[in-house]
Amino acid sequence: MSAIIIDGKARGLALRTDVAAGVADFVAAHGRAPGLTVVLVGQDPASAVYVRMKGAATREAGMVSGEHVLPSDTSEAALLALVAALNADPAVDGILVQLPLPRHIDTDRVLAAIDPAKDVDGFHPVNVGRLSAGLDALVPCTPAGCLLLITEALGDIAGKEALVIGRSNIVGKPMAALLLGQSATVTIAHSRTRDLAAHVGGAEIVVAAVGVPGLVKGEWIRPGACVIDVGTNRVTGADGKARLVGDVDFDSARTRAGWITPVPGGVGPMTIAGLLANTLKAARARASAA
Ligand SMILES: Nc1nc2c(c(=O)[nH]1)N[C@@H](CN(C=O)c1ccc(C(=O)N[C@@H](CCC(=O)O)C(=O)O)cc1)CN2
Repeated sequence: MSAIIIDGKARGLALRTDVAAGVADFVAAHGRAPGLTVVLVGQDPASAVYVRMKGAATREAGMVSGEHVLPSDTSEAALLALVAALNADPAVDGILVQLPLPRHIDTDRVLAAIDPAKDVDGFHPVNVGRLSAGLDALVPCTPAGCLLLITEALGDIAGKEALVIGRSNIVGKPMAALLLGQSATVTIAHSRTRDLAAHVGGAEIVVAAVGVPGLVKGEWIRPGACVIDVGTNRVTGADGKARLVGDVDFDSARTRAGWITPVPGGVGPMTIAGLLANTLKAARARASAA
């Protein structure tokens, strides 16, 4: 079997086009564009790239992009003061604090300080709780994008065996909640899971989000499974060149899977498209609450 390669770049672009159309309607109705402000603390090179990509995509969708780049020794109090100012700014519909934050800052405290109505990352405890209770919520962008790719590939996933590898707050836990919301039978595997290969072998849907290059081997995969690779690991190849690889051994996995996402060009572009969709959703909700 040779898997269908899911084109996240094309799907992400289509979603961004839909968002841009929604933004144009929003501007016509409310006389202003939705605004997304991104906060970056420090100089992590990958984070700086993601923040630049988010700003460009925001502007391209017709929204107002704000950016605060703070030095790595910024105090937690200063960051909390900035978040409070953004919470109070009526032109800001979405606030995103780029992760990871420097170690001296308590990430949970900062995320909990964001107004849940502007929490376009979906990381605030209110949105986390609403998602796990099956209520309408701002949902974390990466797992929301994964769910779109999965349901577009498979259709109805009720009753399907789904395995999420990784239990992070950004991907693993919300991914499991979203799959459960679609009535899949969900297992979460993590670093203490025994016999990961056996769990992968039983799964019709595999979402790998652990940050271990090539962890999931092709021979583990159930023939025909839908394999979603969230890993974005920078490794140096035998040629000395750096490249991006996923958590799934793509070359062996594609010979057994029914569908598979590549890295790059799979889940990554869905993250940014999902962020724009969440910003429009937040703007609409705030406008109708005003
Ligand atoms: N506040 C947040 N911080 C982080 C999040 C997040 O959702 N919210 N996720 C990740 C990083 N991330 C967005 O911030 C992100 C990762 C990857 C991509 C992407 O498009 N990747 C491309 C490759 C790009 C490259 O060459 O580096 C791909 O996979 O095709 C976008 C966003 C951690 N932090």
